[in-house]
Order: sequence, then structure tokens, then C-alpha cells
Amino acid sequence: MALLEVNGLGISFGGLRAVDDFTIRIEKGMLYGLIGPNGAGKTTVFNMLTGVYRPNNGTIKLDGENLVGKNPAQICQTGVARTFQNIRLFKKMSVLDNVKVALHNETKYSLWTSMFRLPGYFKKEKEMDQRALDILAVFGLDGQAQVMASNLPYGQQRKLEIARALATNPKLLLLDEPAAGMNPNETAELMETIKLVRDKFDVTILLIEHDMKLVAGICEYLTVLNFGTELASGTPDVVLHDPAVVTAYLGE
Ligand SMILES: Nc1ncnc2c1ncn2[C@@H]1O[C@H](COP(=O)(O)OP(=O)(O)OP(=O)(O)O)[C@@H](O)[C@H]1O
Repeated sequence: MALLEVNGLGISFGGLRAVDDFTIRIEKGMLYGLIGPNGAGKTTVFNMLTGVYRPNNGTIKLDGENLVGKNPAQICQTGVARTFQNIRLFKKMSVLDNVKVALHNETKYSLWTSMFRLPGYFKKEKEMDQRALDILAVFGLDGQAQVMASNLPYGQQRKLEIARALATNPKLLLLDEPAAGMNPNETAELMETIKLVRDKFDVTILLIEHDMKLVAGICEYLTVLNFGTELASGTPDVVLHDPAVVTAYLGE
């Protein structure tokens, strides 16, 4: 059984069929790319996978568990985490706290314990500090744990977003244009980080990206969307040379 199985997914906004009959299977541990021209429906697919939009048609299964009809918090608990096209960090919070907020997904101490700061509270907080620091270390951000998120350079803010998503302990990580706004050096570094994340956190990754160097460099399989429907699917060397895909990108 594939980790993610999506069949016949579709959604309309008024008269616009934004996504139609979208079908995808992603095996555990895969690095999968979802690409396509602007407005093709890629982010809408992410919004359906994460419960932001409820699809009009189709099924979504993660490890065999149905996701359609669950809300975003329930889907996060099931094991799906995401980052956004535009950075959505808690800008006035420290780097460490940005990650700790996501760890609260699994904190189990009682309201009583936290209100009265009982010993269990401090023990749990210390454990969480350490877990957050361990995650940050993978991104080389542990040294900046106390820095305010908004004071990090752009490339590091993007990494912090990925670190925060990982703190929810996902099976499936969705990255929406992780290289957007990055310079070539930052993008090259990000490519290594994404590969490291997949291996170190034993996570499956589906990413949307316009940077074809990144897509060709790290994705093992691709699906191309165009006007809400699948244009092509396959390995990058085949898909990126497909004349229909080239034409869609050039807008001919
Ligand atoms: N909430 C909404 N209401 C109305 N139309 C929407 C809504 N969300 C998305 N759309 C439309 O659905 C289509 C697909 O949009 P989407 O953002 O998924 O494209 P995309 O492939 O992610 O594009 P980009 O690469 O530019 O981010 C667009 O025509 C968009 O305007």
C-alpha cells in the first residue's frame, strides 16, 4: 500500500474547475514533485490534502486512513504537515519557540500542571526544548535558537518553516515552493537539506516547485498539472522532456 493514495480528486470554485480527476500514489520515503504553470491547481491540491478545502469528488487516503471530511488539525494529527508559498512564521517569537509551538501537538500534561507550574511542567518543557534543539540542529539553526524569527535571513526563515512542520512528526511533508525567493546558493543548500530531511526524519515529501533545477535535482517522480488536470506523470528525465510539458511551460 502506498503512503498517500489520491483518486479522482476534484473541486470547483463557482464555474471554475480548479482541479479535476487528480490521481496520485506516493510510496513511503519518496521525494515527489508536483509541478505546472501558474494557476494550474497545485496549491489547491495541497489545500484539499490538508483539509483547508473539502473536495467535491474523490478520495484521499494516508496509510489507508481516509482524510476527506477531516479538518486541518485532525489531518495534522493523522500525519500531514505543510509549509506555505509565503513564509508564515510567528515572526515575533524566537526560533526555538516557533518549533516548540508545533511540538505542543503531542504535549500531554494537564492544564492543572501547566497553570500551577508543577514539576511535571518543567520536566516536559525541558524535554521539549531539547527536542526542538535537535530538530533545529539538522538545519544548522540550533545556534540561533533565541534569535527572533523575523531577524533570520530569508533562506534560514524558509528552513525554520520546514523545521516547524517536522516538529509535528509527520509521515507526509508538503512543501509549497520551498525555493521561492531564494538565490542559487540558497537553493543548492536547500536541495541538500530536503534530501537530508527525508533520510533523517524518515518522512515522505511532496513538493510544489517552479525551480526546475531543484525539481530535476531531487525529485524521483513528477506529476504535471495544467488547467487543473494531469498533463504528464513519470520520472523527471522523461517528464521534463515531454513536448506537451515544455509547451505548457512556454505558454505556446
Ligand atoms: N478559494 C478560491 N476561490 C476561487 N478560486 C480559487 C480559490 N483557490 C484557488 N482558486 C483558483 O483555482 C485555480 C488554481 O489555483 P492554485 O493556487 O491552486 O494554482 P497554482 O498551480 O498553485 O498556481 P501558482 O503556481 O501560481 O501558485 C486558479 O485559477 C485560482 O484562481
